[in-house]
Amino acid sequence: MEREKVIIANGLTKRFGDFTAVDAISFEVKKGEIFGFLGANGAGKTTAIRMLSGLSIPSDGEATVAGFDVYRQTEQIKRSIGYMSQKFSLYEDLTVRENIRFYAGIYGMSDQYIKDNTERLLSQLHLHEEGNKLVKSLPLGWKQKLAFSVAIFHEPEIVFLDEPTGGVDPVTRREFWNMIYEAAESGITVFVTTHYMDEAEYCNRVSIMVDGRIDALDTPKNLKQQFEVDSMEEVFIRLARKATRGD
Ligand SMILES: Nc1ncnc2c1ncn2[C@@H]1O[C@H](COP(=O)(O)OP(=O)(O)OP(=O)(O)O)[C@@H](O)[C@H]1O
Repeated sequence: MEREKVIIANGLTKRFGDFTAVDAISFEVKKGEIFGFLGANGAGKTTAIRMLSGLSIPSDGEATVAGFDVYRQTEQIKRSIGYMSQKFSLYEDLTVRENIRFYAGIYGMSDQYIKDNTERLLSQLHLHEEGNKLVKSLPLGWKQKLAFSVAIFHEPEIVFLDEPTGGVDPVTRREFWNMIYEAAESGITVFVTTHYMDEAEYCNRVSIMVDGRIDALDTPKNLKQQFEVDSMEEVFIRLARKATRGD
């Protein structure tokens, strides 16, 4: 049986005045898939994620996320997803436990669910000792793992990760990706942007945006074959070279 499609985008577009930030992108993402959403700076990734998360109304095109329409059902979308980015994350001046409680509360989790699962989460992350410490006292890599755990605490259908591993060492990034794999195995669909091409290799499928459009979309293996190169880094460079936006 074909796996359920949890994201369907068709001609999805966002214009800011005369400028088309996202230019008629079309793709589908299946349940439990790890979908890499790549593109150079300014390609339009964050703008696309904001539309798919129900945070920004598209200018044109269609999309459903978890079966909900991005124009009319944004509240249902917000309840069905988790979201983590470097800019929107944990509260530094709350403790680890307070952050978990705060975000779980937003998603309407019961006190009992929060209590049971907070302890489970803290032991999984080996953060028992740190539960009552302020988040700002944790190293960045731990903050990122905690932020991801908080983003999937309410067991969303899809989690959007916008550059979740920026600024940490390769070992910590690898540990983070183990958590992504576990989430995907449990049926959560992972939609992830990254600038690290080793991470692109870990995705089931990867799309590459250039100047607002999706220029390539396939498995890392097929993309390397298609461009006759050995790494995703080289695939990316081939495509990003054409970009007129960004740095
Ligand atoms: N609110 C806005 N008003 C005008 N232009 C915007 C707005 N938001 C984004 N843009 C522009 O749209 C383009 C795409 O931006 P976006 O942040 O989506 O790119 P990105 O691929 O996520 O880049 P990065 O990797 O740097 O985060 C950029 O040129 C940006 O300046």
